Amino acid sequence: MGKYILAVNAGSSSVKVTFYTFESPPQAIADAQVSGITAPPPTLKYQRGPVKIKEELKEKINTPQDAFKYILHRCFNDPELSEVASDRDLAYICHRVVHGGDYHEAVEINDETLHHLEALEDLAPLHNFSALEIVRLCRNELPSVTSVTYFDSAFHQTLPVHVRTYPINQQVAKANGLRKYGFHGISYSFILRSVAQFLGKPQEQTNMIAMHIGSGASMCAIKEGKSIDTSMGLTPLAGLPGATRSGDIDPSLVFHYTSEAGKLSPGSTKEMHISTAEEILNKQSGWKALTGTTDFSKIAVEDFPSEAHKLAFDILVDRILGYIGNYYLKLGGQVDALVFAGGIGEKSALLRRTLVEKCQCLGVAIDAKANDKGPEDKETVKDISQGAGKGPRVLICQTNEQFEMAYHTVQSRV
Ligand SMILES: Nc1ncnc2c1ncn2[C@@H]1O[C@H](COP(=O)(O)OP(=O)(O)O)[C@@H](O)[C@H]1O
Ligand SMILES: CC(=O)OP(=O)(O)O
Ligand SMILES: [Mg+2]
Repeated sequence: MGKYILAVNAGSSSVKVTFYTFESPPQAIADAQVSGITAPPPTLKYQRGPVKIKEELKEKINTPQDAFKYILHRCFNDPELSEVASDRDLAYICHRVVHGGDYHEAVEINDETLHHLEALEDLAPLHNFSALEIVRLCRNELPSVTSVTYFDSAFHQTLPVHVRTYPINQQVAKANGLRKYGFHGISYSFILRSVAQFLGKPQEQTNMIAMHIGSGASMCAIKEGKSIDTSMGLTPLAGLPGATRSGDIDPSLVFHYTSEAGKLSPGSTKEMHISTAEEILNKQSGWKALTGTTDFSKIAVEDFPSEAHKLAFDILVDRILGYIGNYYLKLGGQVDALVFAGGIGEKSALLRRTLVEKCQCLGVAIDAKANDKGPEDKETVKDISQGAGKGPRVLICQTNEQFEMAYHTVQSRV
């Protein structure tokens, strides 16, 4: 068995891969990301030790599987990364799978578990398909390496029944698995451990409102180390708007959108049966629909380039604020911290400042300089609160889903 762990985070538009040593805690030896799969040209970001490479790729990369194959080939053949030259150097491959249905924890892939996960694809075709394609590819091309899948939904198995139940016919709900699952749980698990450690509290005594704001955005109310509510639902479409997702809308909107909306999407394939409405609300909405860009750094700027950019920003702020109020009450005001994470939460000082100003009545305030500066590269948690107010601390947490999977892989096997 090899000595290294490969952690894979496959999204619809990017694939992030990190190689780790098998030790506690795991150390990253190389990190590669291909993005722009749906908006060519694809770009590669590759980091190995102090070396950082960014380049546009000429290869045809149309799917996350193509991107994964490209990264694997490139890393295995990099003479400067001789530690991992073939499958013989790998002990485990960890895969982030967004929808894990009723799974409470990670599973090792074998014929039976893969079959279970394939059955779930119907519930989340847009989100699980790419990850499972990569799992299948690893089984075929790297058969000696054990694959382990980690689920975004597992962290939220603690949701109280009245939170996870939709008020619809319960027989239909049970038969079809229609309930709130919640996502970004691998990230929330990383955030909980890191913030509890930072605050010097046991996880079971830590309460927070955590925000994972990236291309996909969600929030989570964590009480005594457990998820008690989260903004995504049956699928990652619910809750906050994202780069291409609408977030919450009145479900009736679908029936009024166009007469085509309910039909099978032209983009649906034999494996992926998705309706036009799902495609529109997941892939053609959010700030892309409002502004034309999926890059929030072009939206969250002091002088908004247009009214549409300002509107996209204001909508996100409004929806986040709504959940902060909601979760503050659900946590009975016992909140240790408001935690900003995800690409946008970690990088947009403007979003943090705007939100915290609107939360003054909760006793929160930020230090403008610390907020503008943001965290250093290796600073997992940064406190940007001002003074020792009575309210919750305001923290930035540089979350890392690949690390979280590698960490648990080592913990559960030593
Ligand atoms: N300085 C910044 N200000 C605002 N948004 C930023 C900044 N830097 C990056 N982002 C945004 O972060 C988002 C990506 O976040 P990330 O969590 O990596 O997303 P995902 O994992 O869902 O692909 C992009 O929309 C990107 O534009
Ligand atoms: C669950 C989800 O929305 O994932 P991502 O943010 O990676 O798109
Ligand atoms: Mg993400």
